[in-house]
Amino acid sequence: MRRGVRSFRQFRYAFQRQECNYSFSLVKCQKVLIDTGYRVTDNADIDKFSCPKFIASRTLTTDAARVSNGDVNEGGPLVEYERRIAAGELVDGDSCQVGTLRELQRLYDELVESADACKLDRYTASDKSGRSRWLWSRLMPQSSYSPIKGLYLYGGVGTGKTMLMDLFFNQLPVNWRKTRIHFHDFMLNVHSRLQKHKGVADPLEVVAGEISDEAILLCLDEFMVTDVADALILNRLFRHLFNNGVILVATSNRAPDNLYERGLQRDLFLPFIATLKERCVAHEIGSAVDYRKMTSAQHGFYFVGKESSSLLKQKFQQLIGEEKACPQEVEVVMGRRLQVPLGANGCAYFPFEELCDKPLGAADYFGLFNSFHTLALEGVPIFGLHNRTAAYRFVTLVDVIYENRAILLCTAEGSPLELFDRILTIADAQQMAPRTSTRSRKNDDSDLCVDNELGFTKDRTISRLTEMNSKEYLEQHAAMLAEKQLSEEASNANAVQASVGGGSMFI
Ligand SMILES: Nc1ncnc2c1ncn2[C@@H]1O[C@H](COP(=O)(O)OP(=O)(O)OP(=O)(O)O)[C@@H](O)[C@H]1O
Repeated sequence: MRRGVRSFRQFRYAFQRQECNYSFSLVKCQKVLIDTGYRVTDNADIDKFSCPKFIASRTLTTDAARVSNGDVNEGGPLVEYERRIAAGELVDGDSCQVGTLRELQRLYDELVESADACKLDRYTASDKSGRSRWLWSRLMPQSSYSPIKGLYLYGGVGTGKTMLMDLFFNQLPVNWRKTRIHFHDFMLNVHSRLQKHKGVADPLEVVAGEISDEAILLCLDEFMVTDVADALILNRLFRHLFNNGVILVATSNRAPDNLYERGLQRDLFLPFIATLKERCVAHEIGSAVDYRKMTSAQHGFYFVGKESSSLLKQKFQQLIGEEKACPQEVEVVMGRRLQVPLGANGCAYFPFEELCDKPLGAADYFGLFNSFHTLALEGVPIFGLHNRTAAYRFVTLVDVIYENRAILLCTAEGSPLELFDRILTIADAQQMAPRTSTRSRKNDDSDLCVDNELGFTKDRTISRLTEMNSKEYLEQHAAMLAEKQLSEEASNANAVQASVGGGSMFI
């Protein structure tokens, strides 16, 4: 039986821990109320909960906050998928999506069934911190593998892996120890925690302890390993995580056996693949449908040709309105800062070389989109052997933009497809060999780049660049901006309230 929260104090705790970024968005508030088991009888309840003054005033007593058992999302991801199709929010997916949903439903049922054994409930779980857990494990070594296997979903671009994983994740109670995070973001977080525990004998074990204290169910979007530093720690990190009972759900474009293919020191990475296969069911979505291609009409944010630079500048000017663009600086991680050549009104302007031809990475890009919601990027080149590293950075940049539902305006030397025309997987290159003579006329063969990792990920980038110009994506961007603004207004109101009241907002 799933538990609802037992008191208003717990509700606020759940709210604070789970939804702090969105504390006062009505939609999120309603979701927290429902997920934590409050019976919402009256819209006024929601208004009360979502009002910062109310939260601060502590007038609601525990008795007044009705608690139910909270078995709301009865049915799980399959039922929710059908509901969304019936509501016209999704198109009736191919059989491969339904097959994948069955796997997610299996996991959902097992998790609900074994929630107590897996210590999923935040309130019944151990309160040992990462470091004390580590000390404890020195004294009492023990392994507590979860009885439940996770799920590693892989397959082609735009086939709905992320959408399905999110649907599954959102069906699970909010008071569970669960996290959904992009893989890049997760690894950045791991590295910054490692930095913090530098002097400890086995910092990875402490970091794994901290992560598993926060989340037993770990959902990682776009699992992909391109960095040798990540490759070398993943096996030990995940051994510790699995040892602490963590259940992994991941999406990826690569089958487990193809992860970090041809990477440096790959032999040291191979044990991770074995661990992953042992602790997760690997399921290939098997669909060839790219749902991004179903999005509606293109909007004019992607300009082809060098002469379009003036169009880009015009568009940028329109977006910043009356504000004057000037050089800015944003904080990235661990005190690092990124110089923004021009920025105003949430929009940043970069020449391609400044962002993708310098030693920058996912951390810098995440930092940038903490402060900006729109990027104007001038001069994206055709990629090939000569600028392979820049191509990797551009792929990462597009992933971060997409993850943040930000807007990309750019000028480029070709359409998204043409940009990556010279990047090939080994299989592409083999198929192409007999046709070399015709191809060489069209492309400069000396610039062909045979790189399996890039050859696979380019499809995702092309698909995303296309979707990022669609009406649906722009609507999602607008909704995200509105939600962020609401949440900022609410936390400003909170700050004022706190300074007036002089007390803590949450017990
Ligand atoms: N059945 C569906 N009906 C409508 N839209 C869908 C459906 N399935 C997926 N989509 C939409 O298609 C787009 C791509 O889906 P999603 O990002 O989940 O694919 P993916 O497999 O994770 O892609 P990638 O490998 O590039 O990350 C999203 O906007 C998603 O909402």
